[in-house]
Amino acid sequence: MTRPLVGIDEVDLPKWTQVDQQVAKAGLWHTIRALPAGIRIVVGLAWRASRRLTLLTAVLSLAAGCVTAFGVLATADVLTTLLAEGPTPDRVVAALPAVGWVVGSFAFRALLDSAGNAAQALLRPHVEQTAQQEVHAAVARVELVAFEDSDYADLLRQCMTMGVRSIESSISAIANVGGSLVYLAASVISAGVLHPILAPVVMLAVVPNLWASARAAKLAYASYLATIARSRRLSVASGLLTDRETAAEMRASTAGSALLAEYGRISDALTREAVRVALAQTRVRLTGRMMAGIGTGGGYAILGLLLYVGWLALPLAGTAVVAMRLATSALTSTMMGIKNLYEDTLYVNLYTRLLDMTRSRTRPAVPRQVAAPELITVEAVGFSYPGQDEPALRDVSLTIAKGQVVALVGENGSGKSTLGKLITGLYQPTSGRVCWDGADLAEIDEEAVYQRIALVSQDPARWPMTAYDNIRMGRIDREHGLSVADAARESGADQVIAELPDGYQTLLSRLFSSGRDLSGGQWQRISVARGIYRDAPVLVVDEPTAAMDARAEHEVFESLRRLGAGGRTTILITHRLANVQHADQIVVLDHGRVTEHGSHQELMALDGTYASLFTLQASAYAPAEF
Ligand SMILES: Nc1ncnc2c1ncn2[C@@H]1O[C@H](COP(=O)(O)OP(=O)(O)OP(=O)(O)O)[C@@H](O)[C@H]1O
Repeated sequence: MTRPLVGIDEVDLPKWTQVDQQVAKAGLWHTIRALPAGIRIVVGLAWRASRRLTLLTAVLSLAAGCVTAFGVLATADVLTTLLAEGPTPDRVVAALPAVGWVVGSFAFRALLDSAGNAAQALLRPHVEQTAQQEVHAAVARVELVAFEDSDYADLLRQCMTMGVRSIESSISAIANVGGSLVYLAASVISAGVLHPILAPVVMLAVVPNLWASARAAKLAYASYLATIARSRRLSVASGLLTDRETAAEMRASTAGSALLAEYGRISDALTREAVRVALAQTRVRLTGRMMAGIGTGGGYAILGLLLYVGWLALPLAGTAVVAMRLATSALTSTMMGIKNLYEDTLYVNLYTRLLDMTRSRTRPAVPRQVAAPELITVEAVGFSYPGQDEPALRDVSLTIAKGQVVALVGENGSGKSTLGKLITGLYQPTSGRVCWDGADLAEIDEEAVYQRIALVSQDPARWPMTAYDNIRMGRIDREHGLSVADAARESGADQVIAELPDGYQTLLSRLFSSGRDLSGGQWQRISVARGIYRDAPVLVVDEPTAAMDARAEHEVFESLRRLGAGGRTTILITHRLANVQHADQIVVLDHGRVTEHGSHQELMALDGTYASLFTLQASAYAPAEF
């Protein structure tokens, strides 16, 4: 087997699918028992979305069911009257009122159906909107580290597509099942009235179809679960072939045909799986149909037997046949409704699972607030990313006083960015604690901590908004104080903005026709301006100048120094060691551990990693000897 080019062929399925795999294997009875829970979720959502429309949909579908049921009973009445003994004209006349009821019920049913469909059509978008809003509201509060967990990220993706879509479509399924059950009750009763044994006999023709439909749905769901990893690879490969970010490199590296071949391999495998499932479903449905055919034959045989032994009068046999057919059709539509509902609830569960997982990963609100810290202490902190055996940080201890500039340096992957996120409460340590003025951040309201931090990250958010709003996003609710223009001037972003066609009002996104993009260094300047605009007492700047030209870098560090002088605590993460010489503390990290710690002079005197890296960088600027 060839090694995959994009992603990996994951053997382990995401953890969240494990419950579903059991569901996919469960029997028919388990399937039916699981339905009320799914219905409760969807009806609850519909109720929250619009009580009026939910009630209207329920009333209309039940009314449609009742009217159909009435039509069924009236039909049986017509037949009974027509097949009774006596002169034919008399029977026809006697049956006329019932015929009128039958016709009337059909017309009324059509009206109710249309009204019910309209109510559902109005309700569905509201339900979809409510489900999406609830998911977005929950996910917006989930702890940051959850996004580093591929299981969680995957469940989120699946929920936003399959989950929400199924919630919407299950509205119709529930309404249909509700109406069909009333119709079914009337049909079975009308058959049962003729002879009690006819009611269960009707089931013979339908249960095999229900079994087959549920089994086919489960086959599809099991296949969906089994191919999640591969489908993800397919969409990633498709993104690589079609995304703007990779377009230039793909052409320049002439890797397009290799990626295309990889896309073909993955989609071939998925197509093979889809064909396999389709064939298996066809086999199952065929078995169901055959058994249902045998069941129908059996039903008629029983009817014949009833006639033969004289338990059913011959004139009633015709009515019985029609009643059985009606009951069979009612059962079939109920079963189809249940099957659709079952199919939908399998995916609706993604929504509840995501909300449960999100809640379990959301810190409960705590009343304890915090002010701008005078002292930050990092006490024997360890941290591991979800699913990673190797810790990113081990036993890190630090003390940072207000207004200090602390530089975190070290090689790639040594843990600098991770430590920056722990100091600011964005991540919670796996062991040890981070305290602000003695208070453990884990016990402080996270919103209160976030209010006091600013993060200028190495890969800043590129908000698809105007340049003005890109800076204003630093503290969008600010009404007084530092202006956007001040922050832009302070960071040098004003020079970038001056060159934009509409200045501050230029839309910075190529996703919209009038928008335009910036270079990496220009985005970083906007990001620094945003950090300055935020005006927070604790500032983390993570490689803020990596993509900047020398002049821009110099200006940014100058402005950061001015900011630091204003009593701001600054955590500076950079590989440009020339910029950390004046830091109050320099912390050297290596494989997640602090290996050196002190001022520039102390570390140079130590003659360790820092001194050798500093000398190496300085020597690059020394005049070369030829
Ligand atoms: N989302 C993640 N999931 C798993 N491991 C991660 C994740 N992010 C970082 N790591 C790992 O954690 C360790 C520390 O990463 P971190 O980003 O903190 O390093 P860094 O010193 O900031 O690196 P750089 O200088 O390249 O920015 C690395 O071994 C990295 O591979």
